Amino acid sequence: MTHAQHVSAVLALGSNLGERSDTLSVAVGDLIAHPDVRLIQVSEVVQTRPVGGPGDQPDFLNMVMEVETTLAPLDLLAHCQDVENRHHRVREVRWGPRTLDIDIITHDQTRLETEKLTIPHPRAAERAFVLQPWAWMDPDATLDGVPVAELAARAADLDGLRLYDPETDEVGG
Ligand SMILES: Nc1ncnc2c1ncn2[C@@H]1O[C@H](COP(=O)(O)OP(=O)(O)OP(=O)(O)O)[C@@H](O)[C@H]1O
Ligand SMILES: Nc1nc2c(c(=O)[nH]1)N=C(CO)CN2
Repeated sequence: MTHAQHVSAVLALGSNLGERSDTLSVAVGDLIAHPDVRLIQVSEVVQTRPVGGPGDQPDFLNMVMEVETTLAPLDLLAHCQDVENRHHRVREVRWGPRTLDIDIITHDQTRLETEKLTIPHPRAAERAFVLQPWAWMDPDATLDGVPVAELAARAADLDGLRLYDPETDEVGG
């Protein structure tokens, strides 16, 4: 029997409904409670204006995390959706806003394009709400060979992004 390979994966989390900060904290715990998922690092939390969707939905809190995992991409997706569902159940969401959204941004060098899963995430390269916390967490990170910090600087939604302080529930400067 061969041993499953440990690989690094980057996950992006977002919440714009309910106790956003607590939701993100609990979700990080839920994600790494899986025996085949280990935490490497978490980013700062940022507050961001909604990109797309209904114009009047609340601001998001976003963050990214790096994990080490032996899970194959589809198994990691199933785990992320499991964690999402636990949090979605808490509230009735009529439209748009999300208690919790978890995206797989990268999974090692995996390139995948299926109906259920595309890796790297097809919209990550243009989303400051993913790229900026990622670049702060891992200044050497690249996405498709381009420095993540450079992609973040170019992203249209960078303007609406602020560092978030969970202690005060306030947005820093
Ligand atoms: N890299 C990925 N990470 C997470 N889900 C993905 C990924 N690629 C494809 N998907 C699929 O996307 C679906 C999630 O769709 P959903 O409507 O939640 O998109 P969204 O999160 O609102 O928008 P976006 O995909 O732009 O972030 C999942 O059911 C999953 O099958
Ligand atoms: N600021 C922000 N905007 C979004 C986000 C998000 O997490 N943050 N997620 C979306 C769908 O995944 C769509 N728009």
